[in-house]
Amino acid sequence: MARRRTLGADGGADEGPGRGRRARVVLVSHDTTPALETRIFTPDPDEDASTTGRFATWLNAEGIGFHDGTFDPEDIPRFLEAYQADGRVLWGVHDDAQPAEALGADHPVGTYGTMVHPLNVGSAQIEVHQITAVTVRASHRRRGILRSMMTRDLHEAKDRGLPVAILTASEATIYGRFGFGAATFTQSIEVDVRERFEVTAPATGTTTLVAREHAVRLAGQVFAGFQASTFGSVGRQYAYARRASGDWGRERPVEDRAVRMAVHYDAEGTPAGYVTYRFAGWETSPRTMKVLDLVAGTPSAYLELWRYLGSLDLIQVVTWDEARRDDPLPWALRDRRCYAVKGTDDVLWVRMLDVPAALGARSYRGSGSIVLDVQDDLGLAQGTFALAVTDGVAQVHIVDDGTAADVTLTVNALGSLYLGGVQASTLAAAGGLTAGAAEVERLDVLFGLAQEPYCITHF
Ligand SMILES: CC(=O)SCCNC(=O)CCNC(=O)[C@H](O)C(C)(C)COP(=O)(O)OP(=O)(O)OC[C@H]1O[C@@H](n2cnc3c(N)ncnc32)[C@H](O)[C@@H]1OP(=O)(O)O
Repeated sequence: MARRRTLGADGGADEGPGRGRRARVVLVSHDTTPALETRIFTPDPDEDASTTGRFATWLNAEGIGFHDGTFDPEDIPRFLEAYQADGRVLWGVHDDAQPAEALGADHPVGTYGTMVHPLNVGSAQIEVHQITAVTVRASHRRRGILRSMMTRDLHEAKDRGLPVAILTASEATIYGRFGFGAATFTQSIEVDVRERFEVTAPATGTTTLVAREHAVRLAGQVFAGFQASTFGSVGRQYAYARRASGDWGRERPVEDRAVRMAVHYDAEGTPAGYVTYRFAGWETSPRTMKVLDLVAGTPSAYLELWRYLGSLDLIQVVTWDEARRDDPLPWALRDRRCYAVKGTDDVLWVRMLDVPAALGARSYRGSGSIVLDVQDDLGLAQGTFALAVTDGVAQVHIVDDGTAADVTLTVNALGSLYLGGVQASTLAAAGGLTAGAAEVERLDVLFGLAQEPYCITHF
């Protein structure tokens, strides 16, 4: 769940294609206080989609945490279909000892959800454990309900062989204590598209509006190319392409007719990027077009989509919340002062579960060896690990012979370092990593990327 309700960010009933456990799972435990019961389920193929079923009550309980209204009964089957496709595992903490007038014990007082999608770590895409939909009702907060669910879940995810857990955070203060580190970032931009806006690169291919009936398929197809080529990107959920294309609206899974989609076809006629956008309204000044989703599989597709946005008449500024921090756009403009950064956001938070598996899957730059001593209060990633990289390919083994480490770092620092979104030297300056200058420089080289990691999937 992200703090802002971007595409696919959830809270309520967002998003898509999952591959988590599909078996019927009903676990019951009494692990917080005697009055509380944790129930875990994966929606069945024939799950009850009525308002009194466990799925609807879970969904509405999650909505309470994010200040949503109760979901429309007609929408529940569509959300259920999306959650089934995602293979989501849904946790609810139930309190049977509430006053008679309180929302019934069927409505959990705490929610938690997980699913599995691929994370691009360079030469490979690894399946990672995603955590979402974390809520605890105001009446039950700060009694350890979140801590109980998360510590149990992280241990079980590690036991299932998932090397890394990821989430997007509503508040930056919550997840550090559970070993997560901020790992990828985006920036909000505002681009002045009046007369002085001009993309200087030579024009190529064609960019045009597409009909709604093709939009969901094209969004999925273009994103698949982006996912395969973008370090740090996470596979998207079922509902994402629907929301991106306007097939589903922001609040309800019904068509949003205000959303338009333009696709860029490259010189060979292949769809290489798309942008979806919505007009902010005539009363907004300056007149603003808001980009909802922009996915470009190639650098030229990216610039062509901006050339298209700059050609929209009657529009003065285009806004977008998901630009790269190392965005090439200002470097491609005749007047770079058309481009203004309005803010920076963290997107992915990464938590190591299995250090050898996670580090061993990632691509690196060059060659070199280093021994890491990882400090982890939850014990999941605690230990000393030798990383040996040859031409970008790593071998990692646990050190148990007393060999001294070159670097001591917190599990949070390793999570932040993992995708290369921050340099080791920056973490050393901030106190999360301790090493000699030569070792810090070696980490900077090995973990460095030509481009920043980039994730535009919220969950
Ligand atoms: C991945 C996602 O889904 S992000 C979305 C997170 N959810 C929200 O923002 C919805 C609104 N907030 C909530 O529902 C709740 O306040 C939650 C889920 C954030 C916390 O649930 P709780 O059951 O109250 O947390 P719990 O009692 O287990 O606290 C665990 C620790 O986190 C701390 N903590 C909990 N929430 C916060 C917070 N918002 N800010 C800072 N610290 C927090 C507690 O102080 C406690 O610290 P400690 O163990 O070091 O003493």
